[in-house]
Amino acid sequence: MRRAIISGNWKMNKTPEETVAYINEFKNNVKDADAEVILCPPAICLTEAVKAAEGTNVKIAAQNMHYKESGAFTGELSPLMLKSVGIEHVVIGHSERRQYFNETDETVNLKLKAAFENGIIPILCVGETLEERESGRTEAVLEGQLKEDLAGLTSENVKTLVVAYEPIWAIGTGKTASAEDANDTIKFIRNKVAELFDTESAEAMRILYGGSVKPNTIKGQMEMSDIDGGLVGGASLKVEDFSAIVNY
Ligand SMILES: O=C[C@H](O)COP(=O)(O)O
Repeated sequence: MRRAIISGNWKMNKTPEETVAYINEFKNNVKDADAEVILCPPAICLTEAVKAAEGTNVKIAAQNMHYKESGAFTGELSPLMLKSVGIEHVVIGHSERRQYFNETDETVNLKLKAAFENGIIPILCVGETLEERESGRTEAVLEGQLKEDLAGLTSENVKTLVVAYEPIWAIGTGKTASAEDANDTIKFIRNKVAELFDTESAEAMRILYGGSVKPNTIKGQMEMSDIDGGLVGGASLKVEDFSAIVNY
């Protein structure tokens, strides 16, 4: 039985002060949640966030990291740096990073390997654009991403990996894939990973849905057989909304 994960990705929102105020209220609302609860604040808030969440069931994740341990990479953070402040999860390959910051399947693959080498659990984002969907290429696009992103990982890696299926056309648009459609695509992802690795690992891997998840959509999504949780953007910015999602 896979344990659900509800993760909030704040993207480029909230200061360290706002982060601490949020966590101080949020931690009490979600203390009895069945799901694993993860918050992904901006990098500058991570240290304060880890401190504010200490001793609670709220885990703090980074939104990105570099694949090298150190070096001349201005503006970047390394896996070692994240580890040193108590980070256990990192989002890798979010579509906004692929679209605006030249993230490629090759760099995603290097980052996944670096995360596992450093004992950080990656949350790998995959998904298709509207144009790819409308031209019937969703499965081909996902298959290509999975093959390249997961190349060289081990079955043990895959068991702990978290994948977030985020159709790009559903991110921040208020359009969600229907729960049934998202579930079918997530099943496709699981089957593909079983082909690339093995069934046992694919069955253990958690696959989340992301794209305009709201308090009124989460229940239907979580009733699906293969949706193991949500990666929530906009609706994770308000304590009340995200608490309702976590406590679906
Ligand atoms: O990482 C989160 C996703 O991009 C979803 O964002 P959204 O819930 O605002 O659509």
